[in-house]
Amino acid sequence: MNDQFLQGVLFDWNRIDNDSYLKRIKAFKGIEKLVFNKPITFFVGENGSGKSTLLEALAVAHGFNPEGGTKNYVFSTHDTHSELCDAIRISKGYRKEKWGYFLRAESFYNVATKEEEYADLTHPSAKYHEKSHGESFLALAQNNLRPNGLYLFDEPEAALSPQRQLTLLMQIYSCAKEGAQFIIVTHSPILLGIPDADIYCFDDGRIHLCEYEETESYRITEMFINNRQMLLDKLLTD
Ligand SMILES: Nc1ncnc2c1ncn2[C@@H]1O[C@H](COP(=O)(O)OP(=O)(O)OP(=O)(O)O)[C@@H](O)[C@H]1O
Repeated sequence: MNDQFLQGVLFDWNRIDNDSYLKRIKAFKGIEKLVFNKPITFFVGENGSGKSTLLEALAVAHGFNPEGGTKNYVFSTHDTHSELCDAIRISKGYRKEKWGYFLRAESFYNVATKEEEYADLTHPSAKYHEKSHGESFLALAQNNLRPNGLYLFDEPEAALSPQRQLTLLMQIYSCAKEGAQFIIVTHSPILLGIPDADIYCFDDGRIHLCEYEETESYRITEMFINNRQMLLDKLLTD
């Protein structure tokens, strides 16, 4: 039985103009629905394949600020979110999340600034700007991870060392065991290794489920580490 907060998404492409760039994203061609069955779902695929566009649309359609944060974050420094949020319908489950966070690597600075502005005596600021990029990013993720929460993360690995990616992996895993749901865009072969997640790949002109070992992140990392010299010889010599 599917007991996720966000169980799936239906697309109505009639609501999108024919000349919109959204209609040129190959992975979206003809897609009518996508199901989220597991507590952890990953979106993987080549740069520009549409992962962040879909994650952002899910976030906005669910009531999050397009630039990230909790549902209480209402600000806009750069209003560029796509109209995909108007063309999707989210299927919600019988459970309602107790908390949620939309985390994006690309607008982290603005969210950290807002967090300071929103702070008060009962909610003191975590002062993310006074930490390193990776420290603050992990702290922000950790401070917002709670059981029964809904989390949409866009490339959370961007600032993290491999060691801290492992820390995040453990925390995502244990939070998911306590009723949370995660949808995560990632290129990290470490995060993708979380057991029992669904991995949606946006390559080959469609969004389809794939195995961990089939992802480019895994295959290219494995190939590079195991055949480094041979690959470098090939890549670096004409
Ligand atoms: N405002 C926009 N106008 C036109 N095209 C856009 C706009 N925003 C995004 N795109 C295009 O939509 C496509 C999908 O972008 P998206 O950011 O979703 O890719 P992605 O899979 O998340 O890539 P990455 O792994 O690099 O983050 C890209 O080709 C991008 O150039």
